[in-house]
Amino acid sequence: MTPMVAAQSVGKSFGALHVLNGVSLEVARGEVACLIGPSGSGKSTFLRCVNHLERINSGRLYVDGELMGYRERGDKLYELSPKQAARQRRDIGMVFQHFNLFPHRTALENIVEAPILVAGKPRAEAVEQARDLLDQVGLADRADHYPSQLSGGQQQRVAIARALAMEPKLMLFDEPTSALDPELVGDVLAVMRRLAADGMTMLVVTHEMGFAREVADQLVFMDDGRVVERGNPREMLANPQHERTQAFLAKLL
Ligand SMILES: Nc1ncnc2c1ncn2[C@@H]1O[C@H](COP(=O)(O)OP(=O)(O)OP(=O)(O)O)[C@@H](O)[C@H]1O
Repeated sequence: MTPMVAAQSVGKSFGALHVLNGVSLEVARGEVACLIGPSGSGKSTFLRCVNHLERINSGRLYVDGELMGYRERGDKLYELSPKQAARQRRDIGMVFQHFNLFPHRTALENIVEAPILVAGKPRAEAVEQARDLLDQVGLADRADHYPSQLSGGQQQRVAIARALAMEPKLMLFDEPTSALDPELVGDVLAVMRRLAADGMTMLVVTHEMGFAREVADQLVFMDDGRVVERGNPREMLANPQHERTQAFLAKLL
């Protein structure tokens, strides 16, 4: 079956800085993959390439069998129009470290915005769906609260609900709990666990090794813009094969 994400020797530079040096990995449908690695190893950049927020310089990146951002003809690539690229991105939800909610809109209004304006959903339907999503993330009673009235963890759960409102086939999480007070991390991870159990395909950059061990189907260790090692999280954490993975995990655990 076509993998949900297939990266083939993906390269990305910012000027002279080579951030991704040939990243290859696959995430199967329904799989949860956790991406770990030292600061600056290119994890966030890779996620941003997956949904084409960044343009790759070499290699190929497919989501659900579609080349992201380009059309392939023979061995030549032609860039998609902004409208075509936006259409591809609609199927991919992204959750950032800093939740970036609209500050002057309530939780509910944050969630219904894209379904109404981007997907053209009737308002009543979007509101009903948003209430359902708020219920799923444990915030049914916070629909009319503004972001400033919510804790960081609650804001992040609204951000997850907002991404889910577009009915994505893939969810990308970029250190979703790193900006949270420790006591709020568990609630966000619980929502992510439930999503995983429901079969959502997820690519998660995280330092939460407990989550990676228990929830991930695949652990990917990146260093220096490359995938150094990937595999079953329990096996990899217990017995990392590569020296650089060993050194990284020794510092972390
Ligand atoms: N838009 C940009 N322009 C220039 N350099 C960038 C840009 N985005 C990222 N970089 C650089 O790319 C490198 C990799 O950054 P990236 O954020 O992908 O790493 P990371 O592994 O996610 O690190 P962290 O764990 O600290 O978030 C860093 O040196 C960063 O400064």
